[in-house]
Amino acid sequence: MIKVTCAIIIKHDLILAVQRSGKMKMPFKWEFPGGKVEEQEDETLCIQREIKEELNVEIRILDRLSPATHDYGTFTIQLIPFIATIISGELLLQEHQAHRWLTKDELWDLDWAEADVPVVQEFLTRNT
Ligand SMILES: Nc1nc2c([nH]c(=O)n2[C@H]2C[C@H](O)[C@@H](COP(=O)(O)OP(=O)(O)OP(=O)(O)O)O2)c(=O)[nH]1
Repeated sequence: MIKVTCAIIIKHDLILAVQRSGKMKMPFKWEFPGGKVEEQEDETLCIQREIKEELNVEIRILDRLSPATHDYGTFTIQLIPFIATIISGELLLQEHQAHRWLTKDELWDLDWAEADVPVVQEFLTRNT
């Protein structure tokens, strides 16, 4: 199983979502930024590293949601979600093709990667 961290980044009442590019696995799906946990790597250090690499910003972790396991058929991931805010840097997408800052009501408008569906659900349950 592949462990993947992701960050639900909040600015005021808006939530950041990023769209995978046409060249990536699961092209054009929306997800929370993040990536694979390296061997022996601490999960909170992983999410901070991945966000710096993908978005060029530093984050502060505020909270953690329940890990969500999803079987994509050819591989299974455990998605480990954090809630975070940006503390410094200017947002510059390094890998993704688009980003959106969404209200809670708009979250279901996106075509999410399947593993993210329970994460979005839990986030909304806790925040409505
Ligand atoms: N970062 C991130 N990845 C997610 C989410 N939901 C989800 O299914 N994934 C999947 C996509 C990838 O298969 C994997 C994360 O891998 P990655 O971001 O480090 O690398 P990648 O897309 O380049 O994948 P790969 O081609 O190297 O296998 O987890 C999510 O919300 N955030």
